[in-house]
Amino acid sequence: MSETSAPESPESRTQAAGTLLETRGITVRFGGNTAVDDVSLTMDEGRITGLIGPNGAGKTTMFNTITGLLKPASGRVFLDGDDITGLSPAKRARRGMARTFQRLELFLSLTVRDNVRVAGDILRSNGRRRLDLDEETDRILERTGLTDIADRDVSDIPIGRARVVEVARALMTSPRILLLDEPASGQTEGETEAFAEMLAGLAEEGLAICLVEHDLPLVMKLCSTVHVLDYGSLIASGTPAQIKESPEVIAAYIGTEEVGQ
Ligand SMILES: Nc1ncnc2c1ncn2[C@@H]1O[C@H](COP(=O)(O)OP(=O)(O)OP(=O)(O)O)[C@@H](O)[C@H]1O
Repeated sequence: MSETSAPESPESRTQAAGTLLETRGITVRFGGNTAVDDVSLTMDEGRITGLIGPNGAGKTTMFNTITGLLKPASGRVFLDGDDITGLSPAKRARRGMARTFQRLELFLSLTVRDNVRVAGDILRSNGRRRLDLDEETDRILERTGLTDIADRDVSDIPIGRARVVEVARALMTSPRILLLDEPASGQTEGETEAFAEMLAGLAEEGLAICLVEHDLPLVMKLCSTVHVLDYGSLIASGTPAQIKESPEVIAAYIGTEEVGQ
């Protein structure tokens, strides 16, 4: 991301204008364990929002609740102002929600291209029946820098690039919000740099991105807002600069030596 950015187009101004996703008072329990405790947070169009916290803080549980894989004990999820708490993951996907998984969920014996192409079915079932899937797949492969390995089996490529394949597959559904669960894990430094540039570009085009990531320098560089979970509770929300200074956040990360970087 460059320091001096070009003037915003009218489109990007309106796209960046507001809250797209909101959670209100989300609580999730597993038996007697409260994994997420009364968490309210927002994610904006055209912005990258970070969701961080030590291991077991509740980040993936929040993702699973937002995407509909888990039902909260209490609380609501809103997309574009609509209460979607009762909707299935498939219906949320049709409304523009896409995600990647911490443990890769790719078809290992299929090529990169076919892994991306399969997601086009969601688009087709979403009223875009005449979409040319081959053309759209090629466009997404190009956009995500995967064209050079498009014909290789996923089992045959490095994990860092397989993570990008997951993002490409999510983009194939033409999402409005993209939730990424530790997408940089396993990437080389060079891969993470290219990845960061791609995410910044996607946000500039209007996409809302939520980033769960243990690579804190990456989070601090990309995100306009960062939410911090600790033992299931939201302990801080703010700009990266505010988060780095927060005594609660520093205390939560003591021993990990990560947050000050
Ligand atoms: N399916 C489950 N059944 C029981 N407990 C669970 C389940 N999933 C998560 N938990 C517990 O909920 C808490 C939050 O876990 P979660 O995976 O959401 O944390 P996280 O912040 O994503 O952690 P990490 O950074 O290690 O991925 C933990 O105490 C975890 O053990």
